[in-house]
Amino acid sequence: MYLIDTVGALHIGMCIIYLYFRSKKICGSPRKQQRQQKAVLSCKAPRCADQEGKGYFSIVLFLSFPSFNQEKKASRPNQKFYEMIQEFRETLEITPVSASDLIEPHRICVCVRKRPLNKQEVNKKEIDVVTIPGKGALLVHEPKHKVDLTKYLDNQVFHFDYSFDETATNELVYKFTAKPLVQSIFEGGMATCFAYGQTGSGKTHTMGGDFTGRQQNSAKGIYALAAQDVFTYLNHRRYAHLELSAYVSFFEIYNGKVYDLLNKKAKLRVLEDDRQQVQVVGLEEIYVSTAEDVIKMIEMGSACRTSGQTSANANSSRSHAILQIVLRCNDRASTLHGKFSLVDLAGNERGTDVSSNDRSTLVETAEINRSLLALKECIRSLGMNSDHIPFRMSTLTKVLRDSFIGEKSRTCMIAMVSPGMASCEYTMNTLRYADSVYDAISQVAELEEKVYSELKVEFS
Ligand SMILES: Nc1ncnc2c1ncn2[C@@H]1O[C@H](COP(=O)(O)OP(=O)(O)OP(=O)(O)O)[C@@H](O)[C@H]1O
Repeated sequence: MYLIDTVGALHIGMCIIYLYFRSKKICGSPRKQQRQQKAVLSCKAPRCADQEGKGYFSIVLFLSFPSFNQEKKASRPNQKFYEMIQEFRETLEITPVSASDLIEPHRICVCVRKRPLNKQEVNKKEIDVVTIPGKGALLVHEPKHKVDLTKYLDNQVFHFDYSFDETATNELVYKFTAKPLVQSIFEGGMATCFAYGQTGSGKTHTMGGDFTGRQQNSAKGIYALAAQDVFTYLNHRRYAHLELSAYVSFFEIYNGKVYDLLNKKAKLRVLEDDRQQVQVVGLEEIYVSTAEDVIKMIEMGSACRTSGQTSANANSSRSHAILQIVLRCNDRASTLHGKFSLVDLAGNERGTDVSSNDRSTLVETAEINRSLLALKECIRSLGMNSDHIPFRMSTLTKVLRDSFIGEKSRTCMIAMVSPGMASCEYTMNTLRYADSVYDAISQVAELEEKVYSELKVEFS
């Protein structure tokens, strides 16, 4: 080590002497020479040194000063945490969800999807703090410091019905989440699929389709994949005799107000009649006969959501977007047969951000908070077979009232997480939210299973 450092020091010395003579020849003034020498000492290439000089300087350093080289390699911020996580991962057996895995039927399914680190995060050498070892497990390696500043990882474990890692495609996620729900709307049920998570965690990517730059491929999102299956079932002989037709509506809820994305963002009212039926008055419901028709509606609505002029569409992450595929009987009254609601929720960090003093931001924050809390409570009540579903708590749960009642209701929540260390706090918030829903449902399922097995023993 001493030998290496001595050789390195000799080379730096040579560089300084070399640059001194070169700069004397080129730059002239004593001030410039001083600046150059300072730059050399702080290991930066001198500004007015010529190209040849710069090249020589960096090559010499790169080739012959291994300790400097090592330091460069270790220049990742939080390198120590990175190494600790890597070491931890090496001890795990990782088997991601694969297309050949069994799909388990769930009345309420709670899943997590982790997106890959994006370009900016890779450039910043962000650390990936989320590990998905297997089917339902997920680990967050939360970087922490002890009082004496020693670094350690607080490894937190979560369990869900499925956990999808960064290699999972939209098709794979769809297969285990929304796809099993499509059939239920043909059986006369209501199905709902929610994408929940922090801004930028991949909700729109999952629901609306992959992005190539700014262009979204709407055919590759859960919206379109569900639509394709709806038409497959419509033409299937098992359901053809029902004589059903499909319709689409697409709307947005911002600050508790409903805006129609298929009708130039017309502001709509939500009313409840004597029979507690909730109606979004005037909502466009467009007849569709192919999956391509639905994709056109998705593109039209998404463009309206992001490119309009009002404050409501200036920030899509502050609003909930709801695409509904409705099945109606071809009778004269067009009776409702089943409905699939696919929801791209507002970024959940908006609900926790109370740092702003701006009134409109605070109102917005309160509304998002209220709706996400109401949603959690409604899903939990549904999971616990409770008689009371608190759907009146927010506009979001009011318009989705159908989804929370009836034996045939099926729900799926996909919690999206960003993998970077900078998002760790938001990731933990997302996971705690999903966990509290999952926990309540699992307890009821366990209880039901226990009662069922006791009954079986009694009557056998
Ligand atoms: N699984 C994934 N694979 C590859 N890229 C992804 C994935 N998930 C998200 N991305 C990319 O990350 C970026 C942010 O994703 P997206 O817009 O879907 O986030 P979001 O949660 O909907 O954010 P917002 O709440 O602001 O609308 C997009 O460029 C998207 O293409």
